[in-house]
Amino acid sequence: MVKKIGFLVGSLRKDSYSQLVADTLNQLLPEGLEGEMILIGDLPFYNEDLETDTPPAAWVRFRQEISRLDGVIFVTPEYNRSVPAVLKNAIDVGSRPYGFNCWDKKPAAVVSQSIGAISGFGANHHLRQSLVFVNMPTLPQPEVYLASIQNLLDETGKINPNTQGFLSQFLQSFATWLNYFQ
Ligand SMILES: Cc1cc2nc3c(=O)[nH]c(=O)nc-3n(C[C@H](O)[C@H](O)[C@H](O)COP(=O)(O)O)c2cc1C
Repeated sequence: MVKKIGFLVGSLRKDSYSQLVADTLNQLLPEGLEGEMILIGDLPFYNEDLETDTPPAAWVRFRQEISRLDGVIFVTPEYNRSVPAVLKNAIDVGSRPYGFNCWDKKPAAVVSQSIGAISGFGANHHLRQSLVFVNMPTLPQPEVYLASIQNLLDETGKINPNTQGFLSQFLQSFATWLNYFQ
């Protein structure tokens, strides 16, 4: 059976490198995995007061989309050494109401990128901290830190073949990781 993989991207920017990486990963998915971009930019900020019989429609849509997934790949930049607020908000929305955590037991992986040398390490690991709490078993190795992402593109603006090769190996490991849990 084909497994559904959701991509969550921690940047809303039109020309986002994170989105480029997520699109590339989606194209490189091995046989048996099918990708879907899960949009998070329209989710109202998490507020328990909105957790009524009629929560915001975007929350309902998002929670249904997450619930249908077999695995999740997060692709994120780093904002001030941590996770961009839009992505943290999506994790919070998916984790509630209490007792209805839709992330529960879904295998995950984290990819971070930066135009700088530290490659989003801080965001990558702050994100992993939240994923522990929402009970997502997260691929330990290979870690994916894409430093100086602007230098990892070819002349047409695509991720270069070397990096694509590395991303393919990462996806093979993720596919194996999924099999441990399902
Ligand atoms: C508010 C803000 C904070 C940032 N903080 C960091 C940071 O702490 N570390 C880092 O390496 N880059 C930082 N950056 C740079 C971005 O992470 C970098 O440009 C990234 O590639 C943007 O990702 P995107 O193209 O997916 O939007 C920051 C950018 C913004 C807008």
